[in-house]
Amino acid sequence: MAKQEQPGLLIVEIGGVRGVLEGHVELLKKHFHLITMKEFLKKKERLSEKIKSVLIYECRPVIDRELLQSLPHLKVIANSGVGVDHLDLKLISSFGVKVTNTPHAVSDSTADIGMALMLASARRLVEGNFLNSFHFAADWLGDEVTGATLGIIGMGSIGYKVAKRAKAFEMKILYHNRNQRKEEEEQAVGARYCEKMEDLLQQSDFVILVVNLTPQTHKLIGKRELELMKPTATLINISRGAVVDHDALVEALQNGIIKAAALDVTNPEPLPRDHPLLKLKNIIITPHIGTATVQATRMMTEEAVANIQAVLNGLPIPSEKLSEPG
Ligand SMILES: O=C(O)C(=O)CO
Repeated sequence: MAKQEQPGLLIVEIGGVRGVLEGHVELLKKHFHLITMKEFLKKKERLSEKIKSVLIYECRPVIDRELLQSLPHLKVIANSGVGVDHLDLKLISSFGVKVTNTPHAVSDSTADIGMALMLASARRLVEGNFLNSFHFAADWLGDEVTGATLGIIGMGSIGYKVAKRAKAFEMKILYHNRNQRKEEEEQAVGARYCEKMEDLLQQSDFVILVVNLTPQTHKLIGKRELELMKPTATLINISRGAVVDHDALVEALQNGIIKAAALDVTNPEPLPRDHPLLKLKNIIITPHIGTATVQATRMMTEEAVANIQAVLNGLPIPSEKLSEPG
């Protein structure tokens, strides 16, 4: 197929294609004529007819009515990443446009970050980094992850991968899902279902958040929930910052309501420099790097391409995100 005839793919990414990882541009160019947001805005009249798909590349842009109205032939918005909380699914579907994401590509790398945060926090790795001298164990006591109880809130594909890793650490695994009990996963990793999230919070040494951000999970963890946790427990968040009430978390960490927190996500990202969370010692905050591996980013691009091609060719879509009814 001549390049000019390839469907136009609008790349929405901070920095245009320069921000897309090296090697991925070539992969995308094999299938699509790439158009950056900057180019699009300059030659909107001419380009808008050509664009059939949009690829959102590791950023949180607003896809609004105006953009949707300017793309009459748009068929699909492919999100590279699993969370689509930055997209208005109802608005997009009202334009007859499909939304896809990449749940398979991200699950291992994000589960790894969850385990890394748990281990780093439990064994005080960040505090100890570069303190390359002999210290008495008594000054550096941490907690063992092995044998501890892990509470997973959100047993989706990432939550399950966390559970598999936790099993290898001989952890006791509890989980809570709002809608669905996962009996197969329970058996595979020996996890126990807590119908009430409160029970999980009260019993866990580590609580890890792996839910999607929705109106129901916004500030799911607030003052009350933190107060239910053990004073020796650690909260780990690899989902979205807004799932945790940050004011309540500051208070809980300052007053020994919980022992520590380890966050890969905050609200907003980044936090303002003077945010009280950044001043605490019993917290680790990483810059939303759940999917930042060579392998995951490559797979995200491949999964997004497969999704777009399925939509354009009228085939079953590997990972479609439907808007909730109502
Ligand atoms: O996959 C996602 O939703 C992410 O958070 C990517 O970092």
